[in-house]
Amino acid sequence: MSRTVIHGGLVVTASDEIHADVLVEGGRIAALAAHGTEAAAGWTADRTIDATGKYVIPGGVDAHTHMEMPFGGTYAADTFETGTRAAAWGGTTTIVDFAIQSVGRSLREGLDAWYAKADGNCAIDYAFHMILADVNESSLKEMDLLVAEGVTSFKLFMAYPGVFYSDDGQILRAMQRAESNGGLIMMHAENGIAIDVLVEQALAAGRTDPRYHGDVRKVALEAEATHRAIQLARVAGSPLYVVHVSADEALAEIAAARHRGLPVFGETCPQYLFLSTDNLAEPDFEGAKYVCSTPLRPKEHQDALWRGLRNNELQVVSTDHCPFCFSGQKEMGRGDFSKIPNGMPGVENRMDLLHQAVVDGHISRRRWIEIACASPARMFGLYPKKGTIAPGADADIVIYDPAARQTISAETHHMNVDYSAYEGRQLTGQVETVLSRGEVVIDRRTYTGRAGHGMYTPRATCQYLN
Ligand SMILES: NC(=O)NCCC(=O)O
Ligand SMILES: [Zn+2]
Ligand SMILES: [Zn+2]
Repeated sequence: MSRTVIHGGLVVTASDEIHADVLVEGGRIAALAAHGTEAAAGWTADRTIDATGKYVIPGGVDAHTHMEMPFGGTYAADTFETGTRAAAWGGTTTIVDFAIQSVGRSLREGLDAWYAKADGNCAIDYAFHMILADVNESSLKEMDLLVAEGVTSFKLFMAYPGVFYSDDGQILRAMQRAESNGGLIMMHAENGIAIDVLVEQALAAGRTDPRYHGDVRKVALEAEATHRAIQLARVAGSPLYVVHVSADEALAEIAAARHRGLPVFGETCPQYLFLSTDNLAEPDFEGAKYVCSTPLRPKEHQDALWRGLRNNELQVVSTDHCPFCFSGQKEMGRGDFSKIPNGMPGVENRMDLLHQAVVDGHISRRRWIEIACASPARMFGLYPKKGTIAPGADADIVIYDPAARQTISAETHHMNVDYSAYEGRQLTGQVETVLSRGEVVIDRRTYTGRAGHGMYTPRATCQYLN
């Protein structure tokens, strides 16, 4: 069994910061020992990685990605191969992607299609949530089988009528099923029926630019849907995880529910923390690059989201990585913002942007690791295999240089998309080396991984509930 020692670094987890050496045996972490101790001095290794002056952190867990997702009349531009390689470059070593049920088809068929897309192509480990697009008696029964198989979370949509939308009755039934089988309902909380009315009215009035995407998807309609989802979950007695929270009023609904002791959780994404409606309003159709749902909000919302992350009203930062090229894909919506495919790239940038948030004083170092690694792993039943550095955990480890300087650019990123939402942004901190189950996949900023190294990882149920 090969042995690697990572020495001299500061090991940062969600709970601790310790100057320790880390022994990796095979694909697992075997031991930690304080620098210079007899224990560490006695370790022999095939490979030694010098982490002096660096952080040694768990690999990131991105619990919300859409590789090669069919959406908006096209496909998300990153395949499992390109997207997971880009994730590795950015210090993420596990993704949880969304398998999709087609209307009229079974969950089984959708899930098998996603297993096939990912199999043999991933650079890092991966798991699946299931999108329920057709809640009926048979798909409800199938939910139990999926939970038993390790697909323990289900996304429902209150948005996108005619595509993924579920009505309140379907939502309630799915929540009741989750209450009995231990699954976690993830909710896209926007009132899609009302939004569609506003879209039609905006287009009829000649308001066709990308910025109107943000205009029609009103804060009140995110907050209303969030409130409704919480009440339905309360009636069903099920836990609820609200995805891509962007608005202060929606966050307030989650905070109020948690204050009442309800098992309600929230996720936000870097785009809501670092970008705003100013980006959506960029001229010459450039705003299309920032079209996603829920939409970007006015800057004022960012303060509330940071506060929510600090005080645990929000538990997770995922990317909702769903990239569409500007050329040929986003351009499908010139003259009609409703035809711009919804989604943004970001799987490569999340760990760095959140480290910048540490530098800027929004969150602590340990909270960085908690919201980006430990908490998503716990939320989706992957902890402590993923999300921490501890004996027995998978050796998914990032050597992070907190002093390196970088400028984000599409010229240098590894995502298969022709623009960066963060073009020109200067950051302090950069991923240096990445291990995935003990194998070095990024070696001092050279890719050494391979498609097919990444393994499918079945999941337990949400670990915040037991
Ligand atoms: N978020 C987004 O705009 N696209 C991906 C699908 C979703 O998460 O709703
Ligand atoms: Zn969504
Ligand atoms: Zn999404």
